[in-house]
Amino acid sequence: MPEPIIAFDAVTYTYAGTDEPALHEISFEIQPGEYVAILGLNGAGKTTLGLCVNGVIPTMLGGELEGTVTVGGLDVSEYPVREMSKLVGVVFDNPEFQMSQMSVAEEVALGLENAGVPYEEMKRIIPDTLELVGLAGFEERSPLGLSGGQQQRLAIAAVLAMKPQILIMDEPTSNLDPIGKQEVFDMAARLNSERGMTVIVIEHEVEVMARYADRVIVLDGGRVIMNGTPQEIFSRVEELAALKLRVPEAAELATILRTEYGDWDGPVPITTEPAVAAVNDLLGATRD
Ligand SMILES: Nc1ncnc2c1ncn2[C@@H]1O[C@H](COP(=O)(O)OP(=O)(O)OP(=O)(O)O)[C@@H](O)[C@H]1O
Repeated sequence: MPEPIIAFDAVTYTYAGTDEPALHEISFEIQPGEYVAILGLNGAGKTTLGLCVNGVIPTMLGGELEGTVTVGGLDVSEYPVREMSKLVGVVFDNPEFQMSQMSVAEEVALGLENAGVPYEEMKRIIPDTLELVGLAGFEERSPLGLSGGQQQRLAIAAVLAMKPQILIMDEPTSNLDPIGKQEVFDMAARLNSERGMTVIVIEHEVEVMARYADRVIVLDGGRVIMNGTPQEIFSRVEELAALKLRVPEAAELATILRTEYGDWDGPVPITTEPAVAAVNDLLGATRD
């Protein structure tokens, strides 16, 4: 087993000016190259957890952090966020572009300039990064003229230009139409499978997570209450429903069919293809 790229060890965090911790006794590890989905209701602590990984907590936000968060072997409380941003890129739901008169290339250049990357190197990194997110040739365009999905991919390019090993996406598609959502998730899956990037997605789109994630971590009230493969987690349909969390429709359908028609061999389907196969089996059994 390689060294984990992210390790939370008994982390309890309380925001400055509040009494109740937003995270309680959180421990888990993420291996390099894993694609991890974080699920939970509003206020469960998902964003707070993400901010611990890039060191904004505690370095910028203060508050009280107990336990340790180790990222790439570094204790996040001991390094400035600027340093951590070389390791961890974070993208939020609503990309905000710095200045309306800037071009796509200038948006990507901004972080590189701040990091003191030489101009000659920037000229190479910018087109490479735009290529990576499917925006090759968009250098001179205005970000404001792009579709929602393209804007979000540009925001991702801006963090990828720093060559982080970890990409955190906090509800990256909540403002996108279905095509934009698909573009962003396809791209994240490619970065993960082809480049071996560690991807953490905070997301309510359970169908997508059932398809792409290696692991699902469920937060409730600031605690990790489930941590397993999508198959393990999304099979727990009743428990997730009791927590008011969505489950993939395939798993929901399978649960209803099981109640109506009794059990079948094999695991609960969590994506469409195995659900269709299970329904076919049932229909076959009914016809016989
Ligand atoms: N800057 C802050 N100061 C004080 N409390 C905060 C701050 N940010 C979040 N909290 C509190 O911490 C808890 C966890 O919030 P967090 O935003 O991490 O949850 P979340 O799961 O990301 O929710 P959402 O899905 O709504 O984004 C909530 O009780 C929230 O009110």
